[in-house]
Amino acid sequence: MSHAHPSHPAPAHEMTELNRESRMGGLGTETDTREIRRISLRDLEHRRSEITDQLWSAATDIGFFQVVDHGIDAATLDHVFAMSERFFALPENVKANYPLRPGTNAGWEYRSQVRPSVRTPDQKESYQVTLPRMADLWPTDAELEGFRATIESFEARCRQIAMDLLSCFADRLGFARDFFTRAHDPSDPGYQSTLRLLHYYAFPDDLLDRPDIWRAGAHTDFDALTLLFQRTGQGGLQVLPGAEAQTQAWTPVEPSDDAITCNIGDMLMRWSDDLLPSNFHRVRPPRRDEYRGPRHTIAFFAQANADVVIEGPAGLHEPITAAEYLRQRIAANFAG
Ligand SMILES: O=C(O)CCC(=O)C(=O)O
Ligand SMILES: [Fe+2]
Repeated sequence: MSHAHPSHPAPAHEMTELNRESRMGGLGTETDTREIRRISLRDLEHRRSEITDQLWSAATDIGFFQVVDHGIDAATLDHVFAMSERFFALPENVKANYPLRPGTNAGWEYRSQVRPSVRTPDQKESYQVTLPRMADLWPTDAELEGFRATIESFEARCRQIAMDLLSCFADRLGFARDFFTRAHDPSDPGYQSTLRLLHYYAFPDDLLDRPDIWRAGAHTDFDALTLLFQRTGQGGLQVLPGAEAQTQAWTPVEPSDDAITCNIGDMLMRWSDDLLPSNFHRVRPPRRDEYRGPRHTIAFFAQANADVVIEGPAGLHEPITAAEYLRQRIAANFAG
């Protein structure tokens, strides 16, 4: 697998991250000893310092946490997930009109994401929305009434929550409170945050018990911060803190309709001089005796605008633009 364009060899830090991923195949065990904390965002403006303490503690501890009382109501989430299901239920020849353009994080793909950790395609299809790159990629209202409006408004809600969380991290890192908000300005043509609808296929008998087949192979996210919406009963996400990678003891993240599961990505890890760790996670296949129907999730990836230079307060890592950083990571993750 090529890691980067041949004329631009990946710099040393990048190779380290890719090497880290390519060592993470395997099975491991499940453990309940780590706690995925649930943090209420209710009344953030008045409880900012208390919430910031809780976020910082959970983020520096295992890099994964859940937020509740985030302000998106159940009816909205039901509607967005219903739209997502309807999109994936469109005929294949319709979805094929809106293909993922390589390297863009925009459009529809199926079974094309090959993680360096497992080297087989994730058993899923996805539709990615990166606002400035969506020309010709929205299904028409005749094909799917209201889809674009629903998804655009949900993207904005997700972005707001992500920016609220990042503003708390900015306080702790010594950046201005609106530092990350400015770095993810959607009115800039270089905006590259992505909303991703995910459909993991119903799991067929013949793929059960195969150690090389995953719904999503082990990886760290390459963004700054990820918000993940899951549905009650559609589990499978497992987390492994990097500092404990040797144990291969993975913690399951219990899905629930009301919580947003959040994790730190590699971009924020760099930006925080490694204070905030990105962590491995993966989506395991169902077991023979478990629910094996389709699994739907939605992820929002906060990824700083293309021209933004990622540079931590202590300058631990070489400065790199967000565009270059993402280019390298995407090149290593998609087949073809
Ligand atoms: O769908 C999930 O539960 C996790 C998805 C994920 O980790 C990703 O798309 O980066
Ligand atoms: Fe992920």
